[in-house]
Amino acid sequence: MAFVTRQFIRSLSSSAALHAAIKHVTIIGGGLMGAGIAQVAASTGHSVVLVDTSEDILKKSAKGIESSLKRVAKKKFAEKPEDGEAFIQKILKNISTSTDAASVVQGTDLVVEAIVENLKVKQDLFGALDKAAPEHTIFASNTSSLPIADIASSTARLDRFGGLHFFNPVPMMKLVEVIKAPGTSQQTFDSLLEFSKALGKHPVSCKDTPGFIVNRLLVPYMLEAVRLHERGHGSKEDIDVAMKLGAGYPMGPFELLDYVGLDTSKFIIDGWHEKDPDNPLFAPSPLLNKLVAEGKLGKKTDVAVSSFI
Ligand SMILES: C[C@H](O)CC(=O)SCCNC(=O)CCNC(=O)[C@H](O)C(C)(C)COP(=O)(O)OP(=O)(O)OC[C@H]1O[C@@H](n2cnc3c(N)ncnc32)[C@H](O)[C@@H]1OP(=O)(O)O
Ligand SMILES: NC(=O)c1ccc[n+]([C@@H]2O[C@H](COP(=O)([O-])OP(=O)(O)OC[C@H]3O[C@@H](n4cnc5c(N)ncnc54)[C@H](O)[C@@H]3O)[C@@H](O)[C@H]2O)c1
Repeated sequence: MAFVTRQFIRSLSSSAALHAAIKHVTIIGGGLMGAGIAQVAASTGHSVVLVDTSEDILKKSAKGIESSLKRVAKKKFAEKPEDGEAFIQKILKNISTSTDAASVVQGTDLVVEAIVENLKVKQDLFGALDKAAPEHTIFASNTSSLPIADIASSTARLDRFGGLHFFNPVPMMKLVEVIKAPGTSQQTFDSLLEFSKALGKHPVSCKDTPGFIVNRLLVPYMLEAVRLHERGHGSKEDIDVAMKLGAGYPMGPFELLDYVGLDTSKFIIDGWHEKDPDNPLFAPSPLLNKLVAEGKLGKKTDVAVSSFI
């Protein structure tokens, strides 16, 4: 009994130590998702470095974080707006930026990657970071659709590699899918669960299967809405209204496609179609392809040229 208690206490203190270990986080990619993850990590007291390919992009990310924080502060300090600015500045102090991922990962506990949804680009990034990061550093990808095991295969730290799939907009969406690939150790998986909770999120455990839970259901639904419209069976506006008022969704499928980004949605469906060409749920959409080819990516490019809304 004493042995069991000692073991129990040891396991509690070791998981507390693991949780305490994730203090410094490097987020690679300062786009829609990376900026949101950086904001939430900084808001929960983590020290964050946000990395992207240029200073201009990082400036845009910082502006996006600040305006999102203003929205949070407006609500949080509705009674005392003068405290809102101090709240924002305190959080912004936890974030620094860099264009040199290899140098900043040298002092980090966790790398969260949120770059373009492309296997080769993600593998190249992690392959390079694996050489620069310390032994204890955990790597996680925010991929929407790629197998974590395939991304991790470019590194020699399969046991310290997992998935952390956040949802857009990150400051508002409570869910994080924590993905355990075949090589992910239990210790790494537990650390990622703990980290998600430390961000104030609700984690769910996922296997390394296409789209995990949410996207496996959501992406075919959004694409089916586009196909329904392509068949002439409903206007975009009516389909959006129908799903909002008839199914209680906060956004209709076209609005949501714009919100997620048409390029990201296309990457997801094309990748699945390539692997499973006979599955009608993964069939590419001519309309989506055309809009992406025209550079109309939805909200991230410009709401005024927003493709679906
Ligand atoms: C594809 C990927 O792999 C996976 C994915 O991410 S799939 C996409 C998942 N996301 C969704 O399904 C999102 C669905 N939409 C929603 O839940 C809601 O529409 C929403 C939370 C985005 C916005 O809420 P809603 O009430 O509809 O609209 P809105 O009036 O704009 O926002 C209400 C308040 O929420 C807060 N808010 C919304 N977005 C915010 C943000 N980015 N940052 C901070 N606060 C925000 C603000 O307080 C805002 O009030 P404000 O306008 O006065 O600042
Ligand atoms: N958009 C969504 O709703 C959503 C939700 C969950 C997960 N995801 C996933 O998150 C990832 C990012 O998606 P996003 O919507 O934020 O994309 P985004 O296009 O808004 O941002 C990607 C950012 O990564 C940067 N980048 C590209 N290559 C880089 C590199 N080698 N090093 C550093 N930075 C680099 C780009 O400059 C860009 O700023 C994708 O894997 C996507 O599938 C997206």
